[in-house]
This record gives sequence, C-alpha cells and structure tokens, in this order.
Amino acid sequence: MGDVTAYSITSALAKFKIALDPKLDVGKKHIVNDSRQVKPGDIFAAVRGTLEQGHVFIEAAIAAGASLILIDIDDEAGHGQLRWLQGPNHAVAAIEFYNLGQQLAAVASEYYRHPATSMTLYGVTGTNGKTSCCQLIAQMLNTLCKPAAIIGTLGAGPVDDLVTINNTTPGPTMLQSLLAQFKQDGLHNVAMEVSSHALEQKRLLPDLIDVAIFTNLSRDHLDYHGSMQAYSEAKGKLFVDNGHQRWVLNGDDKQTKSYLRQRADKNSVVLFSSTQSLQQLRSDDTKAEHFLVASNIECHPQGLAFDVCSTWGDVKVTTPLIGRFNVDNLLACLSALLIQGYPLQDLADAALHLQAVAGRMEAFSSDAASVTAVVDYAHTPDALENALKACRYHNPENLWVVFGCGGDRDTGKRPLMAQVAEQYADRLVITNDNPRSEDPQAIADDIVAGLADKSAAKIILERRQAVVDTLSQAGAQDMVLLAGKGHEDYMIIGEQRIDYDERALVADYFSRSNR
Ligand SMILES: CC(=O)N[C@H]1[C@@H](OP(=O)(O)OP(=O)(O)OC[C@H]2O[C@@H](n3ccc(=O)[nH]c3=O)[C@H](O)[C@@H]2O)O[C@H](CO)[C@@H](O)[C@@H]1O[C@H](C)C(=O)N[C@@H](C)C(=O)N[C@H](CCC(=O)O)C(=O)O
Ligand SMILES: Nc1ncnc2c1ncn2[C@@H]1O[C@H](COP(=O)(O)OP(=O)(O)OP(=O)(O)O)[C@@H](O)[C@H]1O
Repeated sequence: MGDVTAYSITSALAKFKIALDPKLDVGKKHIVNDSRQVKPGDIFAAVRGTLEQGHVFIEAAIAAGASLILIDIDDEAGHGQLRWLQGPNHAVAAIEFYNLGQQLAAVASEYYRHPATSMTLYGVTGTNGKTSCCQLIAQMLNTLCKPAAIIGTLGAGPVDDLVTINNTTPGPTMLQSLLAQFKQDGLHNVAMEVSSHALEQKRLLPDLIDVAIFTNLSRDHLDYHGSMQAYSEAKGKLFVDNGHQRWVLNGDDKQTKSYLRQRADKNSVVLFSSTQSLQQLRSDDTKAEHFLVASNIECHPQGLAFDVCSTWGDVKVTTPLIGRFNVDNLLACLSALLIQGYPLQDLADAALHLQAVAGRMEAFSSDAASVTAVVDYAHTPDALENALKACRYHNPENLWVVFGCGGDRDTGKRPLMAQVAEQYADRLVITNDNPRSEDPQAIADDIVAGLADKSAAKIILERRQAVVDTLSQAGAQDMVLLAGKGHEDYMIIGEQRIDYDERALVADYFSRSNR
C-alpha cells in the first residue's frame, strides 16, 4: 500500500461529530476492521459482526501495534467518548463510536478522502457472471487506453497483476484503501464485483457506484439470506435512484422489473437482451431510456459472433470468447461502457481482443483450421454439464472431454461425472485429476462404473499424455474440453505436488504444431 501519511483521522471523525485531540492523530496508517490485518500504527475499527463481537479482538489489535481503536457501541450517549486501553507497553486511545458497524463504509471513505468521487466505479451484481463481466469491462477499458483495475473473486488490482483478497467484495476499510491505492496508481476506472453479502452488510456505499450492473438471479446463498425474496432485495440495494447512478439491467431476467419499479425516471437506464428483439424489449412498459439486443448469434469453435442493435446504433461483434452466456456478459459490458459515452464501434473493435478468464472456458487453437481445446475448471457434475453444453453450442464436429476425479474426496461424484460426460460428449478420455493417496486406476474404474457403455471411454492416466494424444487425434473441426484443472498449476499424486500447468501445456502444443 502506498503513502497514507496524508490521511487524518481527526478530520474524518469530525464529520461524525467526534472531536479528537489532534495530538492523538500522529503516525496513523491504515484503518482496518480485522485484527489479523493490523500493522503497527494502524487504526483498528472494532465492529460487531454476524459471528463475533469485534471488541474481543481489541487486545490482538493492540498487540499487533494498533495506534488507535474505534469501538462500536449501541448507546448513542457514549458517542465520541475517549478511553485509554492498557497495551503491553503503553496505553492506547480508544474512541467510542455509536453504530460504527453501519457507518464504517462512510468513515473509511472519509478517512481515505473519498477516492471514488474522482474515479469511475462499475459495480456488478448477480448470481452468475460477476467475475466475467468485471474482467471484460477492465480489458475493454485497457484496450481503449483507460487504465482499469478489478476487485473480485480473482483478486484486486490491474487485470494482469492481481493481489489475492479475502472476500469477493472486500470489507469496508479494505475497499476504501484499495480505491485510494488505485487512484494513486492512476487506475481511475474500477470494475468491482458486488456480492449480496456485501450489500447486506453495508461493506460499500452503493451511492459511490457510477454504473450498477445486474447480470441475472438464480437460487444461491439461501443459507445466508434465508429466502429468494431477501436475496433479491439484497442485490437490489446496489441500485440507487440518486440522480447520477446509471443502471444496466438484464431484460431477459424476470427480476429486472422489480428493480425498475424503484426508479422514478427512465434516464440513464439500459436494458439488454439476447433473446428478444429491440421492439419486444421496448414495447414492454419499461422505464428504460436505452436498449441493446443481440441477434444472429453464431457460436464457432473460434468464438462468438452476433449482431448488436441498440439505441446507439448497430454493429457486428466478434470475439474469441467461448460460451453462449458470454453473449449476455458482453451485452452487459457494452451497455455499461456505452452509457459512459464510449463509441459503439470502438467497443466492438475491443471485443476482438478479449481474453477469457484464465482457466475458465479458455479456448486455445493454432489457427482457424485446427482443433480447439477449451481449458475449464469444471470438476463437479453440474459444472461439467454446463461446460459441455457451452462447448456444444459452438457446433463442433466431435466434442471430446478429458476429465478425472480427485482422490480422497467425494467418491459419489465419480459415476455422476461419467454419466454427464457420456450424455453430453461424443468421445471420452478418463485421466488423473489429483489422485492424492488413492490408486489412480481405481478412481478411473469408479468413473467407468458410471457409464452405460463401459467401452465408451479411453483411459490414459498420465494427464499430459492424455491431453497431447487427444489433441493429436481430434479432427480440425472438433473441440476438446479439458475439464478439472483450469488455472491450477499442479497435480497431487500420492504425497507429491507435481508441476502441471494445463494452460501452458496446451499453448505449447499449439505453438509447436504451428511451426
Ligand atoms: C458472514 C459474512 O459474510 N461475514 C463477513 C463479514 O464479517 P462479519 O462482520 O460478520 O464479521 P465476524 O466474522 O462476525 O467478525 C466481527 C468483526 O471482527 C473482525 N475479526 C474477526 C476475526 C478476527 O480474528 N479478528 C477480527 O478483527 C471481523 O473482521 C469483523 O470486523 O464482513 C467481513 C468483512 O468486513 C467479511 O470478511 C466476512 O466474510 C466471511 C469471511 C465470509 O466467509 N463471507 C462470505 C459468506 C461472503 O461474504 N462471500 C461473498 C461472496 C459470495 C459469492 O458471491 O460467492 C463475498 O463478498 O466474499
Ligand atoms: N451471464 C451468465 N449466465 C449464466 N451463467 C454464467 C454467466 N456468466 C458466467 N456463467 C457461468 O458461471 C460460472 C461463474 O462465472 P463467473 O465467475 O463470471 O460468475 P460469478 O458471478 O463471479 O460467480 P462466482 O462468485 O461463483 O465466481 C462460469 O464458469 C459460467 O459457467
């Protein structure tokens, strides 16, 4: 993290009616709400969470070098009171703050001097597609010479230099410090995933989001939200009708209507669709000013192509991305960037250079006349089915699948993955996928036991050989789904963790076959 000496907790707290003696405002660094992240000099915000009372971590924060503590209290009368807490070497000042948990996003924003106000924030929410959309938005912006960062499941930072973070949407203090860092680094555009948990827990102020994007809603996270109603309402909190936030909504998702009901006017709302015509989308009594639809969708082994018809004009979009769902993701991204004023043709040109998220439906080939390999992380029956269906959309002559199952893990999925592979692929190759302490042949036998036709699969346990043999046997119009490893760069056999990078293997295979 960069220079933080310029920030002042005295000025920040003054905004919340707390007069801190400026003498206490010395040597402060970051403000953090997790004792495990406290570094010497940091300010620790001890808030009440869903599981723990942050107060119990004050001692740990002081031991880690916290220089000031903000304590969440529920009695308004105590707001602003100063206390001294005895640390191992010296006393540490602590300020009581009424309802700090609910206000922490605002306090952190104030402390870091509202970095978001001079940046453009794209916030993506929805059950599926958040990671993909953030990646696509950032990649397009980079192509348009607008340096962009992402925050999400894959980490935080510029697309090619991500740092791992604990949550999809970081906590309120980390989020603001990341934004401040990006601003300092000249990354003035940020595409961030906004989870329903983050919205419910007020990790961010939705008001700061310039373009709020909704991908889709399906059943998920009911353990936390309790009901679909609560889950959709949590996601809906991203959308605020504040006069400047722009909305991008999936016109094919039935949830969209309920979000639109919250909007007083249709200004700066874009609806996108990949199943309806522009007329259908418009004829609905929608509160939207702009529309974007995809038609004539073609799925080739080399990627996707479709016509875009919109209130900004028409264009043909061609992209190397694989998977029908990426049409929707691209429409969401195009909508977000169009409403921000980027020209349609420039965006269509940028789409030509998009890259898949590493190891997620990532396509490789040497040229249009070669077999296409698709590396995907799918390692459950459900994910394998989705990945195979996505490949099938691209109309390969033969669809091959190379897959295995992990050892020392759920054995029940082995026959299920076999059934899915048999149902959706034409040719099956069973191989190793982290056999761990189990006998690889025994795992393969368990998989074969799930096949209706036991001779339908070839077994090549050594995965490198399975991949290379399959790619060399497959025809030019075939597609080979390499399922299970994705972005991982190792294979666990016995106690050993062996180097195995499937993406590198496949890239190398095609670069050799090009020579
Ligand atoms: C249930 C839940 O969502 N909890 C999140 C929430 O924590 P909380 O406020 O409930 O905190 P808590 O665990 O009760 O602890 C109270 C306070 O003590 C602090 N603490 C806790 C332990 C410790 O050793 N020291 C310490 O200081 C905590 O940082 C917190 O400030 O806020 C914290 C950030 O401020 C999150 O890190 C934490 O995520 C936990 C780790 C988690 O697993 N969350 C998942 C369910 C989640 O949020 N997932 C979504 C993605 C979902 C998806 O789309 O797939 C996400 O955005 O990551
Ligand atoms: N728009 C979409 N509609 C339906 N499925 C999608 C869409 N985009 C991606 N997917 C599928 O969902 C999987 C996860 O995609 P992605 O990582 O972009 O979503 P996410 O919302 O970030 O989910 P997660 O938080 O679980 O990573 C992909 O591998 C793909 O199979």
